[in-house]
Amino acid sequence: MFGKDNMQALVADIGSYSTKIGYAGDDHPTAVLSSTTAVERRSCWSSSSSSNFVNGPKRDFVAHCINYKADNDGNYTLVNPVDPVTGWIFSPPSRSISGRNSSSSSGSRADNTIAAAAGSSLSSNENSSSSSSNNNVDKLGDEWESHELVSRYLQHAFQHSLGLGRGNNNNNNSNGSSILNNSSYDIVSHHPLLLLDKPHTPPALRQRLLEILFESHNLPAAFFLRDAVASCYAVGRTTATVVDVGHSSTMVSPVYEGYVENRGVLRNNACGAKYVDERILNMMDDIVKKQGGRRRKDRMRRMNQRKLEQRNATTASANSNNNNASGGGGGGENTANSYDVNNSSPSKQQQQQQQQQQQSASTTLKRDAAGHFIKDSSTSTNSSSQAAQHLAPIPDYLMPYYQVRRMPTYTPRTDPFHNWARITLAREIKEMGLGVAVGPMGYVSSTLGGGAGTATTASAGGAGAGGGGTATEGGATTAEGGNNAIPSSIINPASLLSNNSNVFLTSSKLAYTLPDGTPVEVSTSSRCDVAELYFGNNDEYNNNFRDGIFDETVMRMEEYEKEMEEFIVAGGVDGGGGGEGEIMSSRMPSSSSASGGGDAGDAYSNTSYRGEKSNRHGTFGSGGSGRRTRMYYPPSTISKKLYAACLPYIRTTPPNIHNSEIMDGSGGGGGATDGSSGGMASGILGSVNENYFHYLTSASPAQMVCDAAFRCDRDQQASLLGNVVVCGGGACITGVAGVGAVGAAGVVGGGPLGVVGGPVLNAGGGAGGGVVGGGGGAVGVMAASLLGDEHAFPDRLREEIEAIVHRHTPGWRVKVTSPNVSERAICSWLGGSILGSLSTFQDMWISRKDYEEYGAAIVNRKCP
Ligand SMILES: Nc1ncnc2c1ncn2[C@@H]1O[C@H](COP(=O)(O)OP(=O)(O)OP(=O)(O)O)[C@@H](O)[C@H]1O
Repeated sequence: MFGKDNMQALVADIGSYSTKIGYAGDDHPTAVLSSTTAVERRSCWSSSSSSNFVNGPKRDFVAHCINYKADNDGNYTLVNPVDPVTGWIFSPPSRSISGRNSSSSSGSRADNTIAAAAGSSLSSNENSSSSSSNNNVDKLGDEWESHELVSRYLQHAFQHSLGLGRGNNNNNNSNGSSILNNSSYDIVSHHPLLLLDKPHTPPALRQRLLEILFESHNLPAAFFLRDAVASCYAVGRTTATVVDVGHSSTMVSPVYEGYVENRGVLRNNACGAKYVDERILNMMDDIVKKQGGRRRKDRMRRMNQRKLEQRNATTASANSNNNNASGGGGGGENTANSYDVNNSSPSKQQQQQQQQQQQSASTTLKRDAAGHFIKDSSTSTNSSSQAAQHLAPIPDYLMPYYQVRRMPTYTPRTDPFHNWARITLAREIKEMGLGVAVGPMGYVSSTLGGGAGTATTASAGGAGAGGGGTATEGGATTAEGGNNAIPSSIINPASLLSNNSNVFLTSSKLAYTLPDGTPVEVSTSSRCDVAELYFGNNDEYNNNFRDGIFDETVMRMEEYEKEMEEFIVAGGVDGGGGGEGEIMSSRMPSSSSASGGGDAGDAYSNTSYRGEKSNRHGTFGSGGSGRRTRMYYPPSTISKKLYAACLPYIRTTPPNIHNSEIMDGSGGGGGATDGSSGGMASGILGSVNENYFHYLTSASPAQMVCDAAFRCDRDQQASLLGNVVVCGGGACITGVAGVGAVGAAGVVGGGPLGVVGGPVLNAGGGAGGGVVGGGGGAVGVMAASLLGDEHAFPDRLREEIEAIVHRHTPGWRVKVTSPNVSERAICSWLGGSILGSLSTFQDMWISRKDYEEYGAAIVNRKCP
């Protein structure tokens, strides 16, 4: 069943959110690790260092999740091996162009500060440097260059998650040496590795990754598989348009007969699940704010009340003892009599107070018309201990800010832990299935934006564009306002007519309780607003949001490019005609020679990073004019050169400008989608235009699918649109059954579960029938809200794609498939698992012998 010599392959999928790893042939990865982890900051490093880590990673995960604020926690910084802008397993160079100084400052760095920390429980073994040297001066920034991070993640997974190599590794790490270089680390010789990578990963980067696998992990064989192809395999196809809704982006890749069509690959950084997290947080914040939260003075009053309660209870028990004593052996009745007889006024008062306190303590909070919390004794509970718990003060140090800072201003707490707590809460809400909902085409924004008759189309079967939502800042902002919040200026009479019958606006609100006990009620429309990030084709808010993120992404790419320009200038001066200059010229401007068209069609097929790596710790350019003697080749410089080598792959020739105006004339036609035809030297200084980053887009996923298919050949388009595969964790959000379901429930009048359970979209009968259509309707609405419909996402996507495609070619068949929710997030891993378990896999992989014979460039030939 397994490969050569019964070697069971390992399959690894490194994502920006999680790393999945396991054995080929299994139906689930053995381990799913968080890709974000914390590393200890090396404060003693000199400021001249160029490592990303020294200055704190600028493009880390949390900064992208929390309002783009830098996030660090004293000695620790969060890192991620996947660059969120490009999606590559790679970190672009640091903004500080000081690589040339690295070697001189390196000696002062203390190795004992390298220890990795926290996150995915990196062991002490992993804290070691990857260098084989046992002193602490030559590790430098190696450890936290992003590709080294990959190495560490893999090592951690091999060793701790898969349990490989245990018992054989007697490296106590006390001297900082690495197990990566320990030849007795026995996992490596037994398991080939199948690594999943993104369809737009440039060849230069793949070469570097392959080099890491063989050099650092001593693997017997390796294979790179595009994750889109793997997703196709997972659903039993070789041709499909794969929509991968990931954490940092949505990628659409057309796969035709097992090969990715590069020209159709699209990436939208705005449609990542992390932005859903943000939206959920915004929604919750707004709701809590609108509800008024619990004011600090309320809490103080409750605390005082509790103190009074305790004091009174103590006094009451003392009195009771006295009464018992005075009653002698008269029993309970006598006691009561004596109490009455004595009629002691303090005791009576006590009793009344006690009753009052009990009553007040057992009250629960309700909101008044203005949304503020009020006490309502009608819903009292009997348990005073429960009430006491309810009134317990909230620990300020643990809760996200909206749970602790209940001031009207709601000053956000920015410390990392709170940020993290907030993200975690949002993610829980999202992944629970009840937090975010995908509505059908009849979706109506909670703000009832001026979409053209969206509510009407809902009941009519979704013929129109979905989503009214010209929502103001955050569809959720005015989410709870319901009909009252609609500005009269944007009311569309058509939608207003059907408001009363639209499930999104009229269904019951779902009650949540935040960790501190604050009740929050979220309407269906607010929940759906959140998911409209993926679908809001025609509404201004979502379009603007996606455009904003697109601009930001382009801006970041330009920043990268600027860094590269500076580096090239600096490197040219520095390198002169010497060693570094030679290496640079072989990596960067030489790409223009691609016009010659090597047999692999790859500008970098003749440039292996093996040679470079072997030079890193050696002396080169030891003499001669213009040469510098360097004992160490700074990793940051390698990072920059690698990035420079990758740049052509993210560029394209604008269709309306002649090549020679931008390129140096060496570039091939305008395609340049694989980067092989782009000139580097002059291209890097070229002006930016909308086609500059050919795979980046701000379109919605449905539009991306159409664009991707239409970028391919005409005879491919039908099969690409007829086979759309949805995968990725972001696509796991569940939906509510739509208007049709509610209508049906209303009609059936009592059979709620069966009707509502299925994805009854556009089933008609929505208008009037459902929402409050008798008891059955009401139950139906409630059940619809509570039951997650796991096919809502692919169904909604199909509706959206059809709405676009049928505008031009009515009747064109669009089919969207997706694995079950339990397999959707690991879909690409599953495909890798299937391929890795085939007996033919051994003919595909790159063996160590191949690598040694042909160099790392072989990856671009053997792994298309
Ligand atoms: N059941 C679920 N419901 C909603 N969201 C989910 C669910 N399960 C996972 N997610 C979300 O999916 C995202 C992770 O998806 P996935 O594992 O595909 O990302 P990734 O592959 O690591 O990222 P990328 O593809 O961007 O590199 C996370 O934001 C997670 O919260």
